Amino acid sequence: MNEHAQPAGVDATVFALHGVDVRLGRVAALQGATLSIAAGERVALIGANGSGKTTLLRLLHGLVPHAAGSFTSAAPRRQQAMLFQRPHMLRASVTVNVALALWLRGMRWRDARRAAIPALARVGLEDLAERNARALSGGQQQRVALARAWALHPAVLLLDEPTASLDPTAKREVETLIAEAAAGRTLVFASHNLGQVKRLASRVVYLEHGRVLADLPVHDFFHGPLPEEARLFVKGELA
Ligand SMILES: Nc1ncnc2c1ncn2[C@@H]1O[C@H](COP(=O)(O)OP(=O)(O)OP(=O)(O)O)[C@@H](O)[C@H]1O
Repeated sequence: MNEHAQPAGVDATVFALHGVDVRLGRVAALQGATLSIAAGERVALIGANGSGKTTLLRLLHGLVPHAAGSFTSAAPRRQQAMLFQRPHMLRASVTVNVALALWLRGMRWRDARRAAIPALARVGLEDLAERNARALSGGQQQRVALARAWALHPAVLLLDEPTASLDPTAKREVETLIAEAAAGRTLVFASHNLGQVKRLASRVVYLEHGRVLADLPVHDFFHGPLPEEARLFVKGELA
């Protein structure tokens, strides 16, 4: 049993949303969103630009409040790691960038630096440990971000289009690392890449104008009947 597994009979729900609205200024970024995510699921969020994917991830991470409905999380932010399309790197060495995340969670600096090394090795970056993180390529920076997430041993990984700005080779490499990092964890990720969704997800949530229009196991989403809007979206993305 992994460190986050639930004993039998215990409710393994990590996130539960019921009728949730999120407003960003005048925009209804999420409207009446209802879904629940169980421990160990790999959920892909898909939908057109502006459909609410990032907002949903930010809600799960505790970065935006909800204006209506109910939202409960069994994984506080310190049990989560979130990755963005373009990772934030400090003007410091790769090791320091990873160690800082651990130090911010309360680890002593010397221990944090030590713990950064195996995390960098997991993403194949041990040779670049002393390089300035800002001088790395996009794919390398995303690997540093994954090492940073890995080092935190999060129960939940939240990824916002983590490979969107990468070339095809880096995309596949980072995707492989994501699959490894997600093992035994709960994964929620936004993606415009339907191939990636098929490879990584166990379930697909389709959003349109802040509403959940489809929420299906990955096989059913790609092979079963869909609401018309979702069907047209998938057809358009694959065209
Ligand atoms: N800071 C903000 N202030 C006001 N409105 C915002 C803000 N951020 C996002 N929005 C709006 O909220 C809605 C949902 O945006 P969100 O970023 O969640 O969509 P998304 O599905 O992640 O889009 P994309 O695929 O382009 O990343 C959009 O209409 C967007 O314009």
